[in-house]
Amino acid sequence: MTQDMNAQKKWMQLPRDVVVGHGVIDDVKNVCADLKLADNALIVTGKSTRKIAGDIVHDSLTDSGQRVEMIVSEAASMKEVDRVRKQALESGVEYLLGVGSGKSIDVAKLAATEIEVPFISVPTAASHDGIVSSRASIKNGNKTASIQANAPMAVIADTDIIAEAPYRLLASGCGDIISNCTAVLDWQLATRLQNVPFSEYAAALSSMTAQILIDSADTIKPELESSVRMVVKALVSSGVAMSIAGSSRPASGSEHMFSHALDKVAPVPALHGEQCGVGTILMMYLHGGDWKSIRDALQAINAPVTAEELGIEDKYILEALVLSHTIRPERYTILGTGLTPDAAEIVARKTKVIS
Ligand SMILES: NC(=O)C1=CN([C@@H]2O[C@H](COP(=O)(O)OP(=O)(O)OC[C@H]3O[C@@H](n4cnc5c(N)ncnc54)[C@H](OP(=O)(O)O)[C@@H]3O)[C@@H](O)[C@H]2O)C=CC1
Ligand SMILES: O=C(CO)COP(=O)(O)O
Ligand SMILES: [Zn+2]
Repeated sequence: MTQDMNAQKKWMQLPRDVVVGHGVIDDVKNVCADLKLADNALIVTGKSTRKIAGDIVHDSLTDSGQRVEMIVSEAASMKEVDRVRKQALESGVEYLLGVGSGKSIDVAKLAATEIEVPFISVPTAASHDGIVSSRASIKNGNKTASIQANAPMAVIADTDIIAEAPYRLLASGCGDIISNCTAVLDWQLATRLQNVPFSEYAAALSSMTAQILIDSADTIKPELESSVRMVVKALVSSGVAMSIAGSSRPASGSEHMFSHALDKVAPVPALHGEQCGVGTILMMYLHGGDWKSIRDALQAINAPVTAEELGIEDKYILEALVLSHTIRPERYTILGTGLTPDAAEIVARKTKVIS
């Protein structure tokens, strides 16, 4: 048996149809026709997003002659995944749609993977790259796990709907993209120190995507469909980078570990991408890189750059920093064996995350 890396099997799962633009919610039925998904759908949607998009997709598919059921899910939990899976099996559904925010998409994505049916992602906000990726973040008890699932067969992102979503969600999506900068540095470091598998293509795509967004930061504005289009395309690119890598390495490093740590310690965490953005400032400082330009880009976008703007007390930022390296011990990053409390305070103060 050869040890040649090129001889190893690589299986990349990517969405087949990605439709982005004004009013494309009306194309859901056309995408289903393209994918030969002709009947028996189950829509997973959220409490607010049902009115914004869930009902539209329901009525449009029903009008085209399909049987369609809808389930409103309020949490991305294993209990909800089980509830959706049970209803899908009882009704013998042919495919699932996640119509809404990150929570609804993750629940539908994992339930579809478990019952081995196709899944279509219809995001109402561009808040993170989970709208495209093959990962689902699901709570089990008080632990959240990032679980490998099937990538969506299609992503349908209506820029009109997403532009109407609270701007905070779009700015959060930008933080998730900008975090690719430190994720790739961490990946390169781990490759040098621990010879972990590395993909030049995935890393280049991920870094380039973040850089394009940083260079265009001052064009990202509320209620502009052109801004939404740019962010959605970047989230798609990040998702593709993860698919090429076969892991979240190109888009998740030490800054994500910091965000996951904040989710554990902060009484009221901020949005995923908001926390990752602040994490990128901190981790870029640790890498000895240009953390100021990361901060400037986030500020231009109007994304949080301080503990206060995240709505999280300084003490939880410091606690999360010290805890971050324990989040995913198998993933080597700049955090190494961890920060001491005094080192954590220095990095947080020098980067002005705390004052
Ligand atoms: N799979 C992955 O790789 C990743 C998954 N995640 C997970 O995703 C979740 C976070 O997702 P995120 O989208 O940031 O936040 P949420 O899913 O928590 O959604 C935030 C809120 O925004 C609302 N909303 C969404 N779209 C609109 C709109 N167009 N107009 C008005 N309100 C809207 C939602 O309504 P409603 O109540 O209807 O949903 C919800 O109340 C977490 O569970 C996190 O763990 C995070 C990163 C990566
Ligand atoms: O959020 C992600 C990438 O942006 C997914 O990363 P995780 O593997 O840390 O859940
Ligand atoms: Zn992320």
